[in-house]
Amino acid sequence: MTLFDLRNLPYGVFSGTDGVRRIGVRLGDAVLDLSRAESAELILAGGALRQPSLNVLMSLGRPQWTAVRARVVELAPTLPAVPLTEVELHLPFEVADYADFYSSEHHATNVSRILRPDRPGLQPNWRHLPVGYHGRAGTVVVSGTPIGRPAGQLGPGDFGPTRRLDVEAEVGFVVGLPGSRIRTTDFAEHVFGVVLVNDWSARDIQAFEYLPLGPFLGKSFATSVSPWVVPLEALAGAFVPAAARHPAPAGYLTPPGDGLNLSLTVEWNGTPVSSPPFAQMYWTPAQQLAHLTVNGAGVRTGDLYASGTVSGPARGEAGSFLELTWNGSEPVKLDDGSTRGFLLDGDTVTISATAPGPDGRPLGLGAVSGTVCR
Ligand SMILES: O=C(O)/C=C/C(=O)CC(=O)CC(=O)O
Ligand SMILES: [Ca+2]
Ligand SMILES: [Mg+2]
Repeated sequence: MTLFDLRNLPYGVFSGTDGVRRIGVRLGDAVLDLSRAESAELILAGGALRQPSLNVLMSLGRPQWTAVRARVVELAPTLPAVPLTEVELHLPFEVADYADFYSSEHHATNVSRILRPDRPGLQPNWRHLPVGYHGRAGTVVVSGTPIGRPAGQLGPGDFGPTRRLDVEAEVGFVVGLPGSRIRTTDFAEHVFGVVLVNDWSARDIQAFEYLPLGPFLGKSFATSVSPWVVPLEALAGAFVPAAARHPAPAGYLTPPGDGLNLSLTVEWNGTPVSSPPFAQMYWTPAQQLAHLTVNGAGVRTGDLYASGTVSGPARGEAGSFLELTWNGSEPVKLDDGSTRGFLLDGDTVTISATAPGPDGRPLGLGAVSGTVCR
């Protein structure tokens, strides 16, 4: 059994030698072609599987997602399997809107200590609502896309390529069914599945620009996502009860919904440097979705919201290099003997994750990877 056996079956979009984008699911080290399966009338999904992205399938809603998945499980052993080595993987869904939260207490506390040493600690609103910002949907890219080093104002009179290029290891939630004022109890009706996210961040650009409106050019140049969208059903064994919170959250943020027990790994040029624990996030994905829509703003099919940087209490659990190297002051040593504070051109970062499967044995969320170029 592998991390990608029948318990998992994440959805993606691939192309082979003809260059045509097709929907498939990953099984082991191969992709099963659902587009061909629907053309052969083995699965009936109203044409949703014969699309170049997952959006139509995602718009159908939970009962259809369950029916399609059940049929895929049933057919999987008989479907044609294309080796992953023979396909190119694409952005699996068209990103509608993108929002990014800030829901790790350890990350928020660390960043505050580093960026605001005069008044360190959580902002007064932090335990009352899931703080977030709206990001740039058009610059969300699939894993493997090269990441150009952004330039910008690094300080007064100082323009140039960022000298503090960083990563943020996050978990992303992909909205299928549109809605507004979504209750925490309706999370699974609206969210189709989960991806891994790297919210690349230029810390010097960010530190100079962010007051008073928050992140802008320091984070809008690229956000990478993993190619496989893991359906919520596959993660049934990973949901864990959310811990009690003080003060008690506002009514629309209760019941809190579940946390998710995902174990992330961050590798820097192949050296594992950190293991961020997602189960320790303060705000749950259900609370984030309720907050995102509580003002009446709708979410659409293809909306992506990211958890915020996943950092645990230990240094080796940091989801950003800002924290891991404490703003570059405590460099980490890589396996090739070199040391790093922030990213150098040519560096590759890979974020991967596993979750307990329905039977307790781990299954994979795949990986999101990117290499920095000039
Ligand atoms: O505290 C700040 O000023 C900013 C922090 C971030 O960069 C966080 C951000 O993008 C949200 C997150 O990923 O947790
Ligand atoms: Ca972020
Ligand atoms: Mg970003």
